[in-house]
Amino acid sequence: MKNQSPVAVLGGGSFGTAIANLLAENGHRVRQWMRNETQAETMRSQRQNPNYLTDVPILPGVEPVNDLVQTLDECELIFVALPSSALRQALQPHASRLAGKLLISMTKGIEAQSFMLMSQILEDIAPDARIGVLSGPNLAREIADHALTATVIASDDETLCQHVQDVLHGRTFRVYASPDRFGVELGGALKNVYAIMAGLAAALNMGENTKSMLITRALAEMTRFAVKLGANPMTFLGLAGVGDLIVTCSSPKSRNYQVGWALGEGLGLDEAVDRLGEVAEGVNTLKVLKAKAEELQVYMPLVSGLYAILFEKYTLDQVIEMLMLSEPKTDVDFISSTGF
Ligand SMILES: NC(=O)C1=CN([C@@H]2O[C@H](COP(=O)(O)OP(=O)(O)OC[C@H]3O[C@@H](n4cnc5c(N)ncnc54)[C@H](OP(=O)(O)O)[C@@H]3O)[C@@H](O)[C@H]2O)C=CC1
Ligand SMILES: O=C(CO)COP(=O)(O)O
Repeated sequence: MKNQSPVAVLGGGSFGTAIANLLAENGHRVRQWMRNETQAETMRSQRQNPNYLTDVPILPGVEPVNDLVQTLDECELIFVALPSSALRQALQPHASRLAGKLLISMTKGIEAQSFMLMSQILEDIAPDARIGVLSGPNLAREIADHALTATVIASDDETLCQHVQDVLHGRTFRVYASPDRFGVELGGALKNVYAIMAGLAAALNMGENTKSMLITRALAEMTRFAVKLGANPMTFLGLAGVGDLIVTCSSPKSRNYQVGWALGEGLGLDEAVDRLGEVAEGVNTLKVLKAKAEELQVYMPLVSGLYAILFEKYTLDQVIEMLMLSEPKTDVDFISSTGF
């Protein structure tokens, strides 16, 4: 099924670029909106993004644009790939143009003061829009390289889910549907924090047992937190939970993992983020998650440990000792405590 109107992708970064190309490959006309006029002009003339995924040819079906008002007016289906720090500020001024549109958040972050997820912000800005979340183990670099990939479109609006499946499904990209928008979105945001830890452990050559322990206990911690917020723990066993956790905690292509790796090499947090030069949502998520876990009294030792290293001047050795010598616990407690 082809869209009559073009499809919008908001964001000129790596993920926006990968998804815009994917849509164009499936035969859709795409308006990829970015704030930087020179970047859009370069992309139109040279068919390459000068700043992100620079070696990926931009397909003819993608039109890089700067005019957000025109883009929102022209397109019914709008994918949002802006950093979490920018989403509200970019879209709030255009709230009246979003009524009735299909808004699909692909942003994996949490708003600092409100603890709102990005689709909740979209809902706040545009209560009359139809909202979904696309999330899963989806490294932009690999999508652009046509690695076989799966993702989840989550919404209680079944027609929206089917529509997104129609436009994105292809030979290398498979889209599963879920009614659990909150759980899917929370999984995508939380895993970034643990990817920083995994990168740090990898840089220090801590070994495969450690990596496996970290990923599995991260899943326990994320799920415990999610259950406290009323989410369905089963969602965390799917692509947007354990799937995304595995890919970001295992791959040097993940920017959050790269921040952790740089910390392991001895860089400070600011230097690590500066060296990356792209969005690593896990740094902000760590701050808001630590505060929320304390408020809700959820036991999140990995989050507390990373926070202690990054913001409270604890050494890694001190944190490892606290984690390893803390009182013994029960495995899979996060599932058994919910009665499954
Ligand atoms: N990359 C990936 O593999 C994946 C990313 N995501 C999520 O997608 C979101 C975007 O990430 P990604 O594309 O990778 O990030 P990048 O760092 O690659 O790009 C960020 C983009 O956002 C733009 N931007 C920053 N601030 C603003 C603003 N105030 N208004 C408009 N545009 C702005 C940047 O523009 P400029 O260049 O002008 O600064 C740039 O085009 C993140 O939440 C991320 O977690 C989700 C799945 C996979
Ligand atoms: O969310 C991602 C993969 O699913 C991308 O992770 P990074 O932002 O760490 O690159």
